[in-house]
Amino acid sequence: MPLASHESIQLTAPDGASVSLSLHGGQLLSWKPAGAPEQLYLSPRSEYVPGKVIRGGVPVCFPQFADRGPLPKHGFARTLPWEPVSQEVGKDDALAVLRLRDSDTTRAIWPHAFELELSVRVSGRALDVELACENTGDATLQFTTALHTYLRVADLDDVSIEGLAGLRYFDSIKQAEALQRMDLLLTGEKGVLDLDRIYFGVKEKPLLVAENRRQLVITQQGFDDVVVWNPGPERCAKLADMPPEGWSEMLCVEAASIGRPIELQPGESWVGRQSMSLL
Ligand SMILES: O=P(O)(O)OC[C@H]1O[C@@H](O)[C@H](O)[C@@H](O)[C@@H]1O
Repeated sequence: MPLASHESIQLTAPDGASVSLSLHGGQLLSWKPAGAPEQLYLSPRSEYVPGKVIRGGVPVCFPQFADRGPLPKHGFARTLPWEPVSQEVGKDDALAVLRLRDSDTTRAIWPHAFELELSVRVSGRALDVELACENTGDATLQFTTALHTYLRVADLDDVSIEGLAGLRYFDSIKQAEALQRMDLLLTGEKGVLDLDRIYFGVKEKPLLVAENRRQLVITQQGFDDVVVWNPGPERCAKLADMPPEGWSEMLCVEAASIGRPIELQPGESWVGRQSMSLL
């Protein structure tokens, strides 16, 4: 079921670049750079139901990444309603800000006061997604987090990621650490792919995601790690909100802080940003 207009925000910059954001989950659902097609994958089987996850776009994982802790998988931010804070179209760009504060629901499972802000800025062939967290309580808080970006690809077989070579990663499928020796090529026998890796200490190193002539540069600030995830056909078949072939049309490249949780003292803030630019 598509979102009603009061539950989503559509923003178009003067140059035609546009985004669509859902208040459910504070989730970016669409990014069309100026003169270019959709860059994000959004599953046609996504459900837009309170308490459920929307499969695609840029879910916000907070305050826990995946099931690495006692909270619901990927935390609660992606299944709660966010408030719109502002929307503006400037001379060269368009910007929207959404907010999520602690509530009875969040405090019942995570006893902390916080304010999260998601700011999305679109202009030309560039997109900035910024997540800020302020500790508004009187005790120290700690969290892990990710901007779980689902990139749309035409055929995963043609995709490569440059910039990860030489980094240590945790393979969440094999539950083992390994070293990425070369650029990551997603070319391979269809049907054998099942990729779920946390690359540690990527920091601000740019990544290049290439698919034939399409080249997307991804950079991040504030986030230490990068997660690369694709469910492959077998896991995809078990995901009720994905079509069976959906795995071959998406690749998640997530800006994350997992290895070293972020700790905030009362009154302190943290900001993380993922920026994408279509060359
Ligand atoms: O199905 P979910 O809860 O949206 O999670 C999707 C995937 O998200 C990735 O970030 C994790 O590394 C995977 O382990 C996980 O399966």
